[in-house]
Amino acid sequence: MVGDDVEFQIEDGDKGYILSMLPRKNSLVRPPIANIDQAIVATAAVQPEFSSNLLDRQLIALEISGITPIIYFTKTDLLTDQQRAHLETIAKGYRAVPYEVIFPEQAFDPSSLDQLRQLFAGKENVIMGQTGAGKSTLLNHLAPELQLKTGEISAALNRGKHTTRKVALLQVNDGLIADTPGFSSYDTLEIDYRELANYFPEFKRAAVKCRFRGCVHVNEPDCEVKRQVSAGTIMKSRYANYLQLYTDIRNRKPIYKK
Ligand SMILES: Nc1nc2c(ncn2[C@@H]2O[C@H](COP(=O)(O)OP(=O)(O)OP(=O)(O)O)[C@@H](O)[C@H]2O)c(=O)[nH]1
Ligand SMILES: [Zn+2]
Repeated sequence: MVGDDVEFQIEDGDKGYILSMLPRKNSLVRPPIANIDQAIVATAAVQPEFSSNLLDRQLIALEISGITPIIYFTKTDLLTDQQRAHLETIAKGYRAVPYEVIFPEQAFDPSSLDQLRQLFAGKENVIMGQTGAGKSTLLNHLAPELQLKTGEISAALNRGKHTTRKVALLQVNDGLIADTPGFSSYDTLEIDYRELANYFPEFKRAAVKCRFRGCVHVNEPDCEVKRQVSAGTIMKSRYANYLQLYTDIRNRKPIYKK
């Protein structure tokens, strides 16, 4: 995988043999990459339309792998005032989780780009997100020398055209960053439904006050997570996405091994 560390014996110039692969710290399936510290989740505000479900699924996949997410909203320049106010409330909710959220006043304004540069210096980073979210465009603004190819959004489908076809690790300032192909759907998570809440940091924090140990925050009485959803300190959309994923994972057909 891109990002793997190996023992390599040089024979001739840059040619040689891979002798062994060193153990992986972590890896992701989508995008396929290993040994990552941090992920920039490129999240389109519009075109394609913002999906809290897709964002939460990506965040859970990162939490499972122990990778720190940074949520970066793209295309904020295309928002109406009303849409902007709505998404800024959402951004505030994610900051309370807490996640690092960058919501540019103007697309690619210097302060948002600087904030991102500072966050990823000295680390191995990946940029991930839906096709057409603007991953390559953002990287081109961070490091214009990259000159990555970007694609128009298809007007009929209102989504990108998979301009980036493979994962590539690039040197940007003091950090490494992988540009990755976008996706149009996201797989089911390979975890037990009873563990799901552990990958919602704000649920995990609240859970110590639930009456029952092992509370999954669905039907139990005296559940602190449900209390905080009612009080508005946990986002309703996160809880709704949790319930949907919980049901999906729970109802998934078990794989019988012979
Ligand atoms: N208005 C506006 N357009 C943007 C912004 N970011 C990207 N775009 C446009 O969105 C389209 C898709 O951008 P890309 O950078 O190719 O998207 P990608 O996420 O790399 O796409 P894939 O390679 O298919 O995964 C291009 O036409 C960009 O010019 C933005 O912040 N504002
Ligand atoms: Zn609970």
